[in-house]
Amino acid sequence: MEFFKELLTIFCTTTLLFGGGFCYFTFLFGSAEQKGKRAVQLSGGSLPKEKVQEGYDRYSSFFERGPNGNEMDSSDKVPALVDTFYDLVTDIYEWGWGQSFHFSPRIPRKSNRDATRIHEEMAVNLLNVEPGARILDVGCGVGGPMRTIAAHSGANVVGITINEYQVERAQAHNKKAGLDSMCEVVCGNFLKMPFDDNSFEGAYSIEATCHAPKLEEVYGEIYRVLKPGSFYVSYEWVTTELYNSDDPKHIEIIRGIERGNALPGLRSYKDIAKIANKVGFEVIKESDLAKPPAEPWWTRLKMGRIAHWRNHVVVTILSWLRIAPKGVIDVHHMLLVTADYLAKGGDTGIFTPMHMILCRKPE
Ligand SMILES: C=C(CC[C@@H](C)[C@H]1CC[C@H]2C3=CC[C@H]4[C@H](C)[C@@H](O)CC[C@]4(C)[C@H]3CC[C@]12C)C(C)C
Ligand SMILES: C[S@@+](CC[C@H](N)C(=O)[O-])C[C@H]1O[C@@H](n2cnc3c(N)ncnc32)[C@H](O)[C@@H]1O
Repeated sequence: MEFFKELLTIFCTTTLLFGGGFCYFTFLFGSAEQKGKRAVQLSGGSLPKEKVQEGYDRYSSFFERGPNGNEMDSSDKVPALVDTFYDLVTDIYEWGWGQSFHFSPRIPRKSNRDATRIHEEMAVNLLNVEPGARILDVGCGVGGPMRTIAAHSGANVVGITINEYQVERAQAHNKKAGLDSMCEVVCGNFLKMPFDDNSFEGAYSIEATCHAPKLEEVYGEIYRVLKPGSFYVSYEWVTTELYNSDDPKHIEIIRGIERGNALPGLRSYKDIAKIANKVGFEVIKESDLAKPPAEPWWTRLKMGRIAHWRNHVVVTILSWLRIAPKGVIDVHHMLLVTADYLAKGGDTGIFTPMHMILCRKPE
């Protein structure tokens, strides 16, 4: 009898310890810097729970077919695929990164959150807009940059994203931040924007136009909706002057980045200003914000490696318990792999996510 009592005590204590540890891991530890999402809330965006695996399989098969092993070449299919991608990753991004879906140079003695904010404020400072101006956020995600920019500049920001789920998330965050009167979010394709000609006093895009199969299409649309004399700034994902298209290692890194980030093909830094000019913009300034003295943007990814693997354990357990949708394990694994390729892109210097271009629509 005594033996059974002891066995029961050991069993109960172990269960409590493991159960408590798991809850701590999942509910407290495993949350985003800005606590937008918790692990137990991970969803497939607008996809029904049972369609997440199918969505992932469809997404990944796009990168396995076609002449370059990449069906993303057929550009008419890209916006729909990008939409599926953001259904799959939006919650994981919010949970493990925050509400701003971009990189920023690390700033010594400043938190990631401050470094992110400073990078966003720099964009609107370049636009030179007055409080109350109407400006456009091209590819706004869940609106992290939009809220910073509205609060910092006093401008009214209209954001556009192709993903319905992001619209829902962005609107909820805007309301919670008390910025919904200054921030509007529209669901639409930035290659065909539902806005009038000459209707904005400024525009910016942060790590979003890389999803456009033809950059001239999105730049052309931005040019159309801007008022003459106003500015557009973009942080572009590009290959740098160090990229050698004959080096198989470079090719592998760039393909890895494209596959894990829904990109139809990374452009060279050389193409950006040419395309801006082609659609009618004057190019005022162009520089890679990742260049020294800026500190590496990829340190945050590298330093997060242990947390990312911990997240993988959490996601796997939640999916086994059927709390997280089936398919989330594959999506999370894809992100683990892409994080490594991005860090390699940073280490080798062949890739930058912050090639900045400042343009003006002539008077
Ligand atoms: C501009 C784009 C997105 C840039 C970044 C915001 C994201 C690129 C890779 C993402 C991540 C990789 C690893 C994830 C990790 C495994 C997970 O546990 C927590 C989230 C990650 C850190 C995730 C966060 C966002 C990124 C850094 C592209 C799409 C054009
Ligand atoms: C990496 S996220 C960046 C989001 C935001 N700029 C930020 O920094 O948080 C890219 C964004 O571009 C949007 N996007 C991609 N292709 C698009 C398209 N064709 N039309 C509209 N939005 C698009 C995505 O939906 C997503 O919101």
